[in-house]
Amino acid sequence: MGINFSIFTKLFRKKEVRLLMMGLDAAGKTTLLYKLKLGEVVTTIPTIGFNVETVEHKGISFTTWDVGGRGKIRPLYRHYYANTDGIVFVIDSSDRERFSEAKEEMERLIGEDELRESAILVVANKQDLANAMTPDEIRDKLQLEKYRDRKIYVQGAISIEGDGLYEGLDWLTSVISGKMAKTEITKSINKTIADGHKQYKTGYGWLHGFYEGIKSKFTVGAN
Ligand SMILES: Nc1nc2c(ncn2[C@@H]2O[C@H](COP(=O)(O)OP(=O)(O)OP(=O)(O)O)[C@@H](O)[C@H]2O)c(=O)[nH]1
Ligand SMILES: [Mg+2]
Repeated sequence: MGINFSIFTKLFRKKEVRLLMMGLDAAGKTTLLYKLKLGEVVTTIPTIGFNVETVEHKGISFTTWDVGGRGKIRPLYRHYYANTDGIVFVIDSSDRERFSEAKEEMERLIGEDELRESAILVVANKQDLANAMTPDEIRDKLQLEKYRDRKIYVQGAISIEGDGLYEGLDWLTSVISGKMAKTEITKSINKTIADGHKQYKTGYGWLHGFYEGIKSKFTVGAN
C-alpha cells in the first residue's frame, strides 16, 4: 500500500523530452541547436522546414525541433505542437525594431491550447551585440507577470559562443522533471485510492453475500 516504488522507476526511465524551438527568422535558432549538438558554429541559411536533433544533457535526451521562423512558415507551427514538453523561444535581443513582432508571436504561443502545459524558455540571444536588450529588459517588455500560472523563464545567451545555453536547458530540466514527478505521484496516489476502493468493495461484497445467506436461512416463510 502507499506510494509504491514503481513511480521512482518510471521517473528515471522517462528521460526523453521533446522541445519545440520557435521565434522570428534570424533569431539564432539553428545556430543555437548546432552549437548544442556539435559544439561548433555552423554556417546557416534561413530554415525553410525544420531541423531536428537530439541533444543529451545531464542524462536527459532533448529531441529539439527547430522550425524556420519566416512569416510565411509560422502558420505551420501548429503541426509541431503535439507532445511538446517545452518551448524554446529565441529572440534576437539586438533587433529592437522587430521586438513587438516577436512579442506578438510569443503571446500567440502562450494562448495556444495545445501548448498550455508546456514550459517556455525565452532565450534572449545575441547578448554580445552592443545594442542588445538585457534579459531583464526583455522580461519587462514581455510583461511576463501577466502569466503567473505559466512556467516562463528568460535566459540571456550568446549562441555563437555557447553562453547561457546549458543554463537554459538546466531550467527546462528542473521544470519538466518536476512536472513528470508530479504526474507520476498523482497517478500513483489515484491508483492506490482506486485499489483501496476495489478491495473495500470486494470485502463488502463478500460480507453482504454472507449476511444475505444467513438471512435467507432464518427468514420465516422463506421457500
Ligand atoms: N552576434 C551574434 N550573432 C548570432 C548569434 N546567434 C546567431 N547569430 C547569427 O544570426 C544569424 C541567423 O542565425 P540562424 O541560426 O540562421 O537564425 P534562425 O533563427 O535559425 O533563422 P530562420 O531559420 O530563418 O528561422 C546568423 O548569421 C548567425 O550567425 C549570437 O549569439 N550573436
Ligand atoms: Mg534556422
